[in-house]
Amino acid sequence: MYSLILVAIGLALITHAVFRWMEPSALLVIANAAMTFLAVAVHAIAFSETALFVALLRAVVLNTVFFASLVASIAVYRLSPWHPLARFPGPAWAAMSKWWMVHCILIKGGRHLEMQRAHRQYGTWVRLGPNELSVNDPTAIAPIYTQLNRSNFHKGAPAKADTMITVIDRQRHAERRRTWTTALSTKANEIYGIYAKRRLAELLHHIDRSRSKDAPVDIDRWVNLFFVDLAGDIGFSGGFETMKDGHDKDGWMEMLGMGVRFVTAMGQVPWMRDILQLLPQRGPIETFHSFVEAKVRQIREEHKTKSMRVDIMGTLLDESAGAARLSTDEAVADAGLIIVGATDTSVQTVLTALRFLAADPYRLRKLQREVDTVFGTEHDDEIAVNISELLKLPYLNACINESFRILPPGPAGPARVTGPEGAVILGRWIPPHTTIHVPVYTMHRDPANFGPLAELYIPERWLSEAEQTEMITATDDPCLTLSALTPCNRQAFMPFSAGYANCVGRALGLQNVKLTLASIAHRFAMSSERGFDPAMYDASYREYGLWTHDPLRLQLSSR
Ligand code: HEM
Repeated sequence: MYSLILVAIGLALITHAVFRWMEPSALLVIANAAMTFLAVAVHAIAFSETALFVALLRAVVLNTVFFASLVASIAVYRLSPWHPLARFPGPAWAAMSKWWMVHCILIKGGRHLEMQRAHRQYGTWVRLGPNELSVNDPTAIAPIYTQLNRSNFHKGAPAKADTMITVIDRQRHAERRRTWTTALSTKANEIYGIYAKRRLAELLHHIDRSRSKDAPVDIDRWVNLFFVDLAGDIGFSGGFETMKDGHDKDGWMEMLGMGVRFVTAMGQVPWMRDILQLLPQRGPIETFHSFVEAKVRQIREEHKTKSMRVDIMGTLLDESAGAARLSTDEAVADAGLIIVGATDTSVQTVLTALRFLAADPYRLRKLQREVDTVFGTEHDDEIAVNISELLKLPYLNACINESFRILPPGPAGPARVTGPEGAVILGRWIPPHTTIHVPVYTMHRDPANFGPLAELYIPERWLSEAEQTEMITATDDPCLTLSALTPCNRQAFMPFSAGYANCVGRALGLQNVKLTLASIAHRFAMSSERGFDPAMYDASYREYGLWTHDPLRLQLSSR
């Protein structure tokens, strides 16, 4: 038995040597364990003449020894000075295993704060995983996001095919990106603007009906439902009517929320996906899958009869106009991306602005005065606004920028990976196959980039000195000085990622969030709900790739 234990330890060390440069494939490790188990059991039965029970017990012991030795060997190596990333500082747990990050995400919901703490403690470069680095320096954005390929982070999602955001091959990415660019062109966005105005009139109508003199409005729920319906219009020319139903009766929003949470956690340990993929997928995932599959079939039929649809999926499938050929599975995967891309990122940005503006009469009035100049003085549900005029409003732009800055969607920063030759970033050698990213939340709140008041929501930091002086005089806060609002380092502002795989929906995203915030601010007078505790509300924020928080409720009245 002792010699067999030594063999198990030896096998564990060999297995570690084989998997050293990669996250192991879970299925391979399981297959390996199963075969060892079987071999030991067969050997014990055939040659040692022991009872079956004893033979199986031995196999269990030897497998346990094998796995314990494997884990110990991996942990010791990752913490050792021989590891290629040993010279980068960081929390020991992070260097030892990616499960530390999974724990920060799933259990604490506070990865953004852990990362911020780690950078404050260890400096610009932090080792955040066995093979992962975070660089809190805006000058690292260009080299990381132009030179390096996307990492397999997004592959945490159980899917039958790649979505646009998981394609790693640069040529295939470029092909698919070309069609997405057409689907989100300026011309297409003008049409999506018409869809948005129609849905906004509906949103304002529902909010108006749901408000009463005393009870606050659950603005969180309405903004969420609005963006789901709009994503259906823009993505597939309709299909969702959650505002009309008053709730998301199919549970898609919940599914997508859970999905993003799951992907963010599994993206840390992508090999786990192999195992989870084997589990049956039921409920809303299947409903969504069937819904999208039916839409894809319908659009393909329509293309045969040459009737053109103006929506993203219609363009992605329009091969006669040069679209890259998509399999049905790829189209279904992209459909999920349309919903994720066009909903939560925008919802959170609008809610962040509403949370701060409703608690700040001076800034709310300033925004309302500005939007009135393009909406006119009729404060009804109709949205008769010239969108290109609206997009130029400087204070609206400053409020939205500040929302993106203070609570950026994708706060950890999109992950990229060095190739087999490694890379040089900011003069430092980064070994091959190292995941690397810029910590967006940390960078956006770094006083080096946004001054000593970087943790506060101050839209004026994006405006001229004259505007800042006016605000400082009006608010009469001794902490607010011109120098406290500098610097405002635009190079360190990265809500839409950067480089070849940055957000292709940036213009549409900006159009949607500006239009939504402006329409609500134009239509309603608002304040925080009675008893609102800003510190408690802000502390309720959890980060799972996207944000979750306590519901935001506002006191609203007609203007
Ligand atoms: C406020 C709104 C939005 C924000 C903050 C946002 C943010 C982002 C970020 C950070 C990425 C980059 C991920 C990476 O580098 O790996 C991204 C990619 C992407 N976004 Fe957005 N997004 C927004 C709106 C939209 C909209 C409206 C759409 C359209 C449906 C969209 C579609 C996409 C797509 C297709 C990609 C992948 C691009 C590629 O791989 O080339 N996004 N987005």
